[in-house]
Amino acid sequence: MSLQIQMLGTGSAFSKLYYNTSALVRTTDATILIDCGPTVPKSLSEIEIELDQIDGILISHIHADHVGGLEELAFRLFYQCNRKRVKLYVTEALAEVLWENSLKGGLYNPEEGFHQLQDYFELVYLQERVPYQIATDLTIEIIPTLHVAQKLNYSFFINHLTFYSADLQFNHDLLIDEVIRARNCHTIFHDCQLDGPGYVHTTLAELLTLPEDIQKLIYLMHYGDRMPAFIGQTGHMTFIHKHEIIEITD
Ligand SMILES: O=c1ccn([C@@H]2O[C@@H]3COP(=O)(O)O[C@H]3[C@H]2O)c(=O)[nH]1
Ligand SMILES: [Zn+2]
Ligand SMILES: [Zn+2]
Repeated sequence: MSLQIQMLGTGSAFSKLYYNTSALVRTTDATILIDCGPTVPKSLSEIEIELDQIDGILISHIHADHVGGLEELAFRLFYQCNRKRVKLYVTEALAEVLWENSLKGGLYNPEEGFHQLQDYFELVYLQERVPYQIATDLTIEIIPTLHVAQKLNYSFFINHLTFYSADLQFNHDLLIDEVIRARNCHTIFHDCQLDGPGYVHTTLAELLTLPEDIQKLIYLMHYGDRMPAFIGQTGHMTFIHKHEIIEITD
């Protein structure tokens, strides 16, 4: 199986330079969006991807830099793309908070018959820790991870061997025991806060405590605008950049 992961943005929530962290997973017969912050529609336009080319969406959590572009996407699919309802791959619990605590404010319109998330998206419920083949060459498994206490948050295994982190507090055991030892992943896309205490994110300093052979697998994303000052200081890890494409062959 082979696929491409193309970054639509690689910046932190407050980045003014690198767009919100988001990616397109592209296989022979599917184009899946991971997260949809406010900069995603512009980034898609820059690489000439139309919204109706997207077959499905995965959402990690409901912070605005990960879902703030969904309202535009929903309205444009409805009003400009023949009412296309794109598939939204979510847990039932995340679908509930995504609507009630985020999208309902803009999308609720009873006059037009829009009462719920299903009026805009085709909901495909996934269970945590169950791999789902969602296209010919694409299997997705979502796992719960810790970002902000008591806030739903999911990271993703893509075709079993690629780990794509949500915003994530550093979790040494997850990376060593599960991502590497148990699953033998060959590629890791990881949230990275460059300086200061991480609080709800993984810091570069924490990632630098990982063994070299694991660092070599890591692409750093969700970084701040001071990124250029850290070039050469990321050990064996690599900054990934907007619109960069990583070819994954399993
Ligand atoms: O408990 C909290 C909640 C939020 N924040 C900040 O707000 C940002 C929201 O988007 P983000 O999750 O990409 O990054 C978060 C942090 O920068 C924080 O420091 N502590
Ligand atoms: Zn974020
Ligand atoms: Zn977040």
